[in-house]
Amino acid sequence: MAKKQKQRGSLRGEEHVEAAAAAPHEDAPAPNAEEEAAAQGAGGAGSEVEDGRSADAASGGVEEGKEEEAAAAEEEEREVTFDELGLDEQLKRALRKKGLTKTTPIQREAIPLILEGKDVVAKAKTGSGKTFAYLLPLLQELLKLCKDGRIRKSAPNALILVPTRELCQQVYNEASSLLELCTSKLKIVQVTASMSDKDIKLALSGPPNILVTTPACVAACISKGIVQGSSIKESLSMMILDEADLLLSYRCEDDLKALVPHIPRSCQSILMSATSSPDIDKLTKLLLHNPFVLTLTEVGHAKDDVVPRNVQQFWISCSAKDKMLYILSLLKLELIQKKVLIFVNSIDNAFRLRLFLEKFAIRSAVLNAELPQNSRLHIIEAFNARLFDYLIATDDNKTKEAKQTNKESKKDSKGPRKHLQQTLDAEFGVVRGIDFKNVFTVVNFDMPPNPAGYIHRIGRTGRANKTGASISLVSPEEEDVFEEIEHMLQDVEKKDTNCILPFPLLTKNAVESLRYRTQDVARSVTSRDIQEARRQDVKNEILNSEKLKAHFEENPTDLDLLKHDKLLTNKSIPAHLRDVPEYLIDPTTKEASNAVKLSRAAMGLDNPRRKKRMGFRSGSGKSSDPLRTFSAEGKSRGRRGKEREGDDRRKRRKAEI
Ligand SMILES: Nc1ncnc2c1ncn2[C@@H]1O[C@H](COP(=O)(O)OP(=O)(O)OP(=O)(O)O)[C@@H](O)[C@H]1O
Repeated sequence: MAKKQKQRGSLRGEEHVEAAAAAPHEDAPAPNAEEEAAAQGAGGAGSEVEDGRSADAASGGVEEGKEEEAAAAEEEEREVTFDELGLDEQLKRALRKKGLTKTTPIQREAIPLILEGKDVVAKAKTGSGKTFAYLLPLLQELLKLCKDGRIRKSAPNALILVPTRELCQQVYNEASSLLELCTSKLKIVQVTASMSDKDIKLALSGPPNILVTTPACVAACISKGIVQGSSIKESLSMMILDEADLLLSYRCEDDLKALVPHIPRSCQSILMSATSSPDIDKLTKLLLHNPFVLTLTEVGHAKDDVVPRNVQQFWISCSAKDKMLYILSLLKLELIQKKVLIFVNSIDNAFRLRLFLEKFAIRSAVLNAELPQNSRLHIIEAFNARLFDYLIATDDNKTKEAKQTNKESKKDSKGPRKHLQQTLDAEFGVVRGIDFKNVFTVVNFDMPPNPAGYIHRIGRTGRANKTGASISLVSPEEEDVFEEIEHMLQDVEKKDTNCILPFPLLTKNAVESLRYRTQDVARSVTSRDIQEARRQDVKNEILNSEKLKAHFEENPTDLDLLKHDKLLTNKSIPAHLRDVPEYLIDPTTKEASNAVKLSRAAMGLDNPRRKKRMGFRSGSGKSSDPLRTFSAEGKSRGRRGKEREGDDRRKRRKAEI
C-alpha cells in the first residue's frame, strides 16, 4: 500500500497556510526583484522547507520524532477514496467510470488544499498522479462557477501551462476524458506554436473555459493580439504550471514574465513539480502568493526518496564500444521485462541502435525531435497501446544535434543546416512528464547528463505504483555522472549503501557468447546507413502522418494501421542472427531468462485480455520478480517453476502500410 512521507514538508506548509490566511491573494505583496534574486540563490522556498525540517528535528528529539512518525505512518495507511474529497457528483461518477477509486497521496493532500482556494506548490515524484491532483479541483471549481452563473467569458477561465507540445496533448487528453463523462459541458482546447494564427483564433473563439498551452504560445497570442491581456485579467480564475521544474529549462522565463501583468490578483495559482530546484523557487516567487508548499514523497520511510520504491535500479559496467553487445544480450537473451524504453543521447545513436537490433530481428521504433508532431504523438500512443515493445528515445531538445543546430543557427540563421534533414522542435520533450503506460524497464544506453535527467528518465516506469526496473549501461567515461547520481540518491534517501545495484541476471559467459557476432554486425552499420535510415524514417513519418491525419482524427483508436517499428532495411535476417543457438546459452542464463518469462506469464502480460483488464499490477509482487529472487552468480533463491514459455508475440491485426 502506498504510504505518504510523514512530515511531507507540511511543517513548512502550515506556516504558509497561516501566512495565506493572514494575507489573502488581493493583499499579497507583489513579487519584487529582491525576492526574485533571493529565490535564485541558496534561499527560496525549497531551502526554507529544509530549514523547517532541521529545526523540527533539533527541537523535537528522537523519541518524539519516532512517535510522530509512527502516528503519521498509521494515518498514511488509511486509504482515501475520491468520494471522501468532497468532489462534485459528476466528477466522482466520471472517476468511477474510469475505474479510479482510490486517491494517490499527492491527490489526497493537494485536492482539499486547492479546493480551499489556496495557492499550492506541490512537489511529488514522477508518476505519482499530479495531473489529476490539479485537474479535479480545477474542473470542480469551473463546474461550480458555471452552476452559479458566475463564469466570465471574455477569455479562458483557466490556463494550464506545460513545457512541451506532447504534454499539452497529454493533459488535454486527460482532462477531455473526464469532461466527456460529465453532464455539464465545459470547453477545453489546446493550442501550440505549431498551429497557424487562424487555427489558434478559431480554437480560442468562444472562448474555451480551459486553455492548455505552452508559455511561449500564450505569450505570442497576447503579443499578436489574438488574446487581449485585459480579457485574461477579467476572466482568469485559475492558473496551473505543470512540470514546473522543466518550464524554465525550456526557456519560458521571459514568456512567463510577459504574462504576469495580465494575471488578476484573485487568480489561484498552482505549481506542480517532480523535483525541487532553484527554478521552482523562482517561479513560485514570480507567480504565486503565499503558497502552501506541499512536499510529498509518498512511499516508504525515507523522507525524500525521489525514485518510486517500486522501481528497482540496476547498472552494468561496460566499455562504450561494448554497449551494443550488452544491450543485445539483455534483449536477445530475454533478461529484461518488456515493454522497454531505451534512452540514448543522440539521434544518430538511436538509429545506429535501431539498425543494429533489427539485424538480430529485434524491432524497435525511434522517438526524436526531428519527427513531425503527429508522428511523435502517434508513436507514444502506439507504444502505450503495446503495438511494439521497444522504443528508443532521445530524451529532450538538448541532444547533441540540438546543440549543434543552436550553434549553427546562431552562426548563420539563414544558411542551410548541413547535418540535419529536419529542424528540431524546440518545444519537444519526449521523456519529461510523458505518461508512457506500462513501461516495465527503462534502459540508459547512454547515461543522462545529470541526476535530474536520470530521475525524469527512470520516472517513465513504476508509474501509479506499478512495478518497474531501470538498467544503466555505464562506460568508464560516464562514471562521474553515475557517481553524481548515486550520491544524489544516497543523499536524498538518507542511505549510505548503494541505491543502484549491479544487474544480477547477466553473466560474463552470456555476454561473451554473443561477442563475436555482435562485433561483426555492429561494424556493418555504417554512418551512411544511419543517415539514410534517419532520412527515410522522417520521410515515412511525414508522409504517413499527413496521409493519415484525417483518418486518425476520425478513428483515434485505429492505432495499428501505422507501424513505427517497420524494418528500415529490406535485407532478410540470417537464421544464426535471428535465433541465438541453444548451445551458446549457458545454463545460468537459461535459468534467468526462464525466470523472467515465468514472471511475465505470472503477471499476465502475455494474455492480451488480462493485459487489458489488469495492466501490470497483478502478481507483481516479490515472489514473481526474478530480479529479486534470482542471481546469475549463484543459484536462484526463488521458487523455480516449470519452464512455461509464454506467447509473448502480440498479434498484429492489420497489414503494414
Ligand atoms: N488515483 C489513481 N489511481 C490509479 N491510477 C492513477 C491515479 N491517478 C493517476 N493515475 C495514473 O497514474 C499515471 C501517472 O499519473 P501522472 O501522469 O499524473 O503522474 P505525474 O505525477 O504527473 O508524473 P510526471 O511527474 O512524470 O509527469 C497516469 O497513467 C494516471 O492515469
